[in-house]
Amino acid sequence: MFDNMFEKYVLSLDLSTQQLKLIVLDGQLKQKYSTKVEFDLELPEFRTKRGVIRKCNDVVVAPVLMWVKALDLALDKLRASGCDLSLVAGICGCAQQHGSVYWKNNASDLLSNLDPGRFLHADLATAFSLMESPVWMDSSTSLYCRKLEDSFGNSEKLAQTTGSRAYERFTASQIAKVYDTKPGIYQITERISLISSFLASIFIGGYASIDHSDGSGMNLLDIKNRKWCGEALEAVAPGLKEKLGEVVENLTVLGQIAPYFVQRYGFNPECKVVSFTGDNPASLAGMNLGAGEVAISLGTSDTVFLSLEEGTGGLLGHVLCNPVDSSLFMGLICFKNGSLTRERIKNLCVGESWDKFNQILETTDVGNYGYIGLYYDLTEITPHIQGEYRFDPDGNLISKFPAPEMDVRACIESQAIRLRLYSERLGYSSGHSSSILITGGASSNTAILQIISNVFNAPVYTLDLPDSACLGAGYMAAYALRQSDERIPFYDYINQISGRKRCLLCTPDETACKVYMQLVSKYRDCENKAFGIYYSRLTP
Ligand SMILES: Nc1ncnc2c1ncn2[C@@H]1O[C@H](COP(=O)(O)OP(=O)(O)O)[C@@H](O)[C@H]1O
Ligand SMILES: O=C(CO)[C@@H](O)[C@H](O)COP(=O)(O)O
Repeated sequence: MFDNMFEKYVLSLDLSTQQLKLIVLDGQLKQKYSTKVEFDLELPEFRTKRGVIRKCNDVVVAPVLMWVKALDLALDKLRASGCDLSLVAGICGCAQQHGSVYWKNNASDLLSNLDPGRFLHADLATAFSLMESPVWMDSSTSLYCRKLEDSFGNSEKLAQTTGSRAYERFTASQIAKVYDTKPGIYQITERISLISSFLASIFIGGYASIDHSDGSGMNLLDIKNRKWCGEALEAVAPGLKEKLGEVVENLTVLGQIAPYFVQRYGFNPECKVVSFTGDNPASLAGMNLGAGEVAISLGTSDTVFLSLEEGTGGLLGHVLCNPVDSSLFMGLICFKNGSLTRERIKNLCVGESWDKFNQILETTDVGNYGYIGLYYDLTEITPHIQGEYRFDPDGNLISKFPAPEMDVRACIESQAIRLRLYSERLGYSSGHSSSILITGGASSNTAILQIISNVFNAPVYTLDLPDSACLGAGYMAAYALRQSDERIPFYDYINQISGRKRCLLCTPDETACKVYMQLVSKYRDCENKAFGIYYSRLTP
């Protein structure tokens, strides 16, 4: 047991798409403090919309200095809330996956000489060779995906090695695009971080290594030997290995916190920084998924993930290195059109109120009279198409539904069915032991969760604490700093200390389940039709 943990805290961070969240957990891993910085509202000078800047041709970026400034703000808020940061024994964090940060030559000197009399954003204003980082919502790199797959012979071989076929949002193709279109930037870049390791770098005052789990979401890491794949590195850009640095095992203590934080915020100089990771791996760490269970994150992205015994990448979804057990893997599939699409349909049909949105869900018929709607505001990851597609009960494409509010139910039902369809392809099977652990901003909406429960024919639970990603990062810090000698498994250790509880939110309605059983195959047909329509419109 981490016996002196009971006087000490851990600090965890989640740098997600729309905000930076910080929580402080006590020795029993109970939340003592929390704060957050919402990028659009609190840092309007960066002019982001939901934390990103969308440009033409599927380019989506985020200002790296916005993230730095958010950290300045969040730490000041945390200190102002009365948190004694000298009690923080360890720090771990997570961040939106796949995005990349480009440190300019000699930025390591800036990192190691941060001035406690100045804001981080002032000290690091000239640290970056690329001021707008590509993020996971970008899908402008299809050309580089094809090149990467061709270098392996085909997409299957790339998937078998790196856990995924080439994906537009994955870091390999993003770096390849920078090297190809901005060679001067690549030339003056001495380090390339993921967003998670970029955040860790600031806390250690030097370049932090990329961890195995977030690193396996890049198309660059061999997920079996957990080393950079030379073939992939060479296919992307010259000298890339030097710019990435070595990878590090998850749950590794990277070092002590930089003096900047001791002098400016009163952190304990003995405070340890533990390797950061991706938000979805951290979420998995935050939830102790049992056999037959699947986690769903309803955040900016809708993401399904589960723990896997075997790790063989395929053409659908992703296999990542497991963040808390190096003998296991993690299956994941992500949908870009999640919360922001739900918000758009809400605003279009009922305005700002989620209550009105939910009222429609609760007063309209299960199955929407057989009408199906597919809403791909952004070019979707799977399937790789964009646009809106509505189908009547006979599967014919129509331009609108008989009643506009039918879009509300159609959006939620199609998103829920998509989650189930693809979860099953990841290895989930709905049966008597199946259940869903839900997280993410939309997990507070029980009207949406009831539809998910009915589509999956499974109960929906949540953790007794919000923000599973932030929570998981805190658990990772506590585990990495445990004083116990025995190799106690991660979840046993966490359960021992925290006595975590789950809250049952919804149970499936038998009648509704039967309706959705009929709709799953119909949804699949409509998705295939939408795919055909999209590409027929592309060809002259
Ligand atoms: N009551 C609600 N019903 C549905 N969605 C909600 C509700 N409250 C918040 N959300 C959604 O949660 C999203 C933010 O989720 P969150 O997981 O915090 O985002 P991220 O981690 O991707 O930055 C918002 O875009 C919002 O649409
Ligand atoms: O691309 C993925 C996972 O592959 C996304 O899940 C990002 O990691 C963003 O996460 P959220 O901001 O939606 O939590």
